Amino acid sequence: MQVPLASKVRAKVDPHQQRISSRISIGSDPALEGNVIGDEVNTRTTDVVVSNAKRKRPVLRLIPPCEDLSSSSSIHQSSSLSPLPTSSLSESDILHPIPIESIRNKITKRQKPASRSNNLEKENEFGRKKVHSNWTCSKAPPNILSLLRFDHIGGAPTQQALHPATQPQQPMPVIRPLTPIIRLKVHSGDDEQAVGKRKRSAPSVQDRYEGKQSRLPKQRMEPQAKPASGKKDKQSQRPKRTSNVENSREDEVHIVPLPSMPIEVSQGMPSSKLCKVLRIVGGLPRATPRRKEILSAPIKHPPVWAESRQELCEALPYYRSFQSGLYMHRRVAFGYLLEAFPAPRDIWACDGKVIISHGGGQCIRTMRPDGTPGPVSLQADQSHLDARVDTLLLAYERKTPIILIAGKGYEGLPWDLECAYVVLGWYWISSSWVEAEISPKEVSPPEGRNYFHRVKIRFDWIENQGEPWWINPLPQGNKVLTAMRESSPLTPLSSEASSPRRTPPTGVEMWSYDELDSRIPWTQDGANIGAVNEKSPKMDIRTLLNPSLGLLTPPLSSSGDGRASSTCDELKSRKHDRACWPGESALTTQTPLFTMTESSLQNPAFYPGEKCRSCRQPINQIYQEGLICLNSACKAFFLLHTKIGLLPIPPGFHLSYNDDFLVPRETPREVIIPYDIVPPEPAKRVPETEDAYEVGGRTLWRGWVCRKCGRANCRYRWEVWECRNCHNTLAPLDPACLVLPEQSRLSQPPFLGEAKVDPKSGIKSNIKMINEIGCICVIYDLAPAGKIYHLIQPHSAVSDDLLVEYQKSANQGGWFQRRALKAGAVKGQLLAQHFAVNTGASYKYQVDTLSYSFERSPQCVLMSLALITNRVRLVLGEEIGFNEILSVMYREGQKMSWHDDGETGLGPVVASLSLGSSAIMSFRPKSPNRTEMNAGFYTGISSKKVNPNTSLSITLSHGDIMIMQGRGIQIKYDHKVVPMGFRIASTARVIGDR
Ligand SMILES: O=C(O)CCC(=O)C(=O)O
Ligand SMILES: [Fe+2]
Repeated sequence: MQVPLASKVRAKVDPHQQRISSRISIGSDPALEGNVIGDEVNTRTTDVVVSNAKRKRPVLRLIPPCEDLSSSSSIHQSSSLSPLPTSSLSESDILHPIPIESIRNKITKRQKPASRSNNLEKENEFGRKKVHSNWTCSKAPPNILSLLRFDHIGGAPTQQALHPATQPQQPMPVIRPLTPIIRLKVHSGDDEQAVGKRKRSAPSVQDRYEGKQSRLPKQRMEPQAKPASGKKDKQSQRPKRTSNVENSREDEVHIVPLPSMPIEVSQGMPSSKLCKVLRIVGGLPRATPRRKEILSAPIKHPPVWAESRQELCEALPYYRSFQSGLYMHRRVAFGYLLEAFPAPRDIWACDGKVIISHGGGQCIRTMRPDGTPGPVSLQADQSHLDARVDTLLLAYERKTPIILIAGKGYEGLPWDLECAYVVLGWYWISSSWVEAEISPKEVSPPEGRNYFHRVKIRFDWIENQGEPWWINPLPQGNKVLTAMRESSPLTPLSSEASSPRRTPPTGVEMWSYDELDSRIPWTQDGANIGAVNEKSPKMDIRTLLNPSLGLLTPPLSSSGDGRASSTCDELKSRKHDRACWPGESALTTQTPLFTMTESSLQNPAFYPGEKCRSCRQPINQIYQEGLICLNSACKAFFLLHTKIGLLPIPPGFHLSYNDDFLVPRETPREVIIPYDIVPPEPAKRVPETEDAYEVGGRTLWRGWVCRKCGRANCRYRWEVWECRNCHNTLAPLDPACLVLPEQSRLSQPPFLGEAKVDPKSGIKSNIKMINEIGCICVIYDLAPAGKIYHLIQPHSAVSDDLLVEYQKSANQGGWFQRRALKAGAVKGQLLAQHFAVNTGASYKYQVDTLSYSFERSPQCVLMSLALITNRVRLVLGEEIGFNEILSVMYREGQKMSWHDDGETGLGPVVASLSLGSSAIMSFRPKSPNRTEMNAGFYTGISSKKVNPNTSLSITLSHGDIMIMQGRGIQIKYDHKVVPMGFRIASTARVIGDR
């Protein structure tokens, strides 16, 4: 049916669809239910259906007015539908795929005048609307300074820090994967008309992935590349096809059935024969695996590099994620890490000016039997519903610049990385699309298929940074090299739109079938795809192509390996309980959808074009092999458009990127670099340190990028920033800068330590007066594990002295450092959060702390040892011969997470003195499977496997003493300490023979 241009539509809204009704008008026709995505919408009343891919039902239904509504029984059935004002939908919406953004804008504009999309749209100087980067230079630099502070490892910057303009806003709406489908039930003439109109329309959802913007002029909507054959002109002159296909009323998708073969790709059997068949029948070029670019090691230093993940996270405000490959906050992407786990077709191209990677999320990392991390595979479709994918797609839409970091083990990097991480620089996301990725055996894919949707992301170098630092300058006078570079595809295009149409990229060689027969031999291992090997047995191409001749058996190998005995019957008997990768069923069907004869090959039924044969959406040619529809809702999703039809792409089939596609793109003007990749030096810039030194504040444990060598460092020394590479130092602490006791002493000490006891824990408490010092001691009985004593000692001159003495020793330098944890959960060394020094017997539990003998230790340590020993004697009535003291200094925001003190040889009594700010100390029973010692953490990174119930928490204040009595406390319980500000703790133990 042809929809008159000038006509309007009426839309019906289902008022019961409350959930989406605020965003989009909803309509639902029971007659259409479940019959939308990827299926033919078999109703003559539906011309445009916007549907929710997840729910598989239409949500908005536009009805052409030329249709008599009264005659549409399906609509009448939906009597609850209420009309949507037609003014909200324009003519172009009726005739073209309706981009979800535009629908959302229409709806939200009416409801929320200051919506996000409104913010993004501004007039440019030509009066044309365009999308602006949501992150501009004027907004970012002052705020990025705020990001340099952090509360705890992995903590996120505040929203205000990110973007003041977004402060009062509502949460970002999640973009649902609504999929527009146009069902054209027309003959070819109408078809052309409709398609022509659609071309000028706003983009579809798929266009989001394909890099097309709704406000681009017409020419930009056209795909960049020519059809794979490169003979468009000739094709257009060809007579219209006369096959049965043309006579059918509707365009159908023809998936070419191939000779069935015993292919067990998933079990590691070679798929190369199948790949070869595909190449032959599809007239595809030989596989041209991209050779890894080899660059000599860069002469220039990377501007920022690191030896551990922690150094990255503490020194760089734009990468503070210990776990994920994307650092984001509230849907703003800051940094993206390229590491060891690539997805298919991830590449580094054009000297790293183009990097194609993948969306994170929905992945599981398998572990190898030896405990090392194995490959990462998808466990669900990637889509907007995943926060990380959505954030990347938003960055793509908004043209938010993003910093890329490469980690050792990232395969794309063309030189050997001598450190764990390097910051590459600023990139913008120029394209994104969806591909099919086979699901691992152990994971259930969505019903009816065995693949997941994987989002691919293409990053382009932001040009105004100059050349990437890793590209070595060309030797002077080296004309050959220069000439090579000039003709290389590195030459940036002036714009995507002006990209010249090119001849098929190198490597695309169209062979005649006779030639094919002679040129492509079969090899037994399939390793040499396309290579000419005279000794290999050959397969008659006609035999190969025509299943109707009963030639479905694989060629008999000269080595007689028995594969010839695999017959169709055998194949048929193989159970396929679900459809495989897109088009896989066509590989095994015995009823060809399209009969290949010699003449059909000579007069192909399908001419490659710029639009998908099935969904009619424009396709960018990303791969040399030809056009592939990347609309995940389309029947032809991830099928190769070839001259003879749509071919499935089996796993293991090598797709080579089209050279045209890999040409670096010109950076759009709205992409503005908001700050330098080398963060400002902390002490000089952070506002609170401008007038006076911070002492116990957060700034002084931030990381730092050394200006001399570019190393990102953790602040590991108490008194100064020091580069662990070149020993350059920054801003040593003024020794006279101290937190005084009156600053940390609370005017109103918490009553009885504000203890909280879980009534289910069975912990009993009582109070004892320590008459000698006039203090109260609260005793918690954690029978049978042991007891905890909290001696509340609000006014102690010794404690006041100790607070000052500790700081003097620390500021003097050399004592207090953040020490390395023994078992790092992340790449590289992992330091504990707190600064510590150990004295007396060595205490090597969890953190490898340097030990000084009591004779060599600072005076303050001996003073605290004496105080603790005295107080423990008063409380327990016995003299404990403590032989070890661990002194810990916490700056604001630091803490000690769940752990036990179970050092081998540890005596039954552990006692600590608290100085400075109060801290909450909590105890919780260990999980039943974690009663063994040595499994705790000192990092602040919380483990997921722990029992979350706290049995007891007490507030330790300046001067208080806490005693744990009984080995069972360490065996049965974990404890953690969260200070409220600058704090010092001195913990005494008895360490016996190990
Ligand atoms: O900071 C504290 O009070 C105690 C620290 C602690 O638990 C330890 O050193 O093992
Ligand atoms: Fe402890």
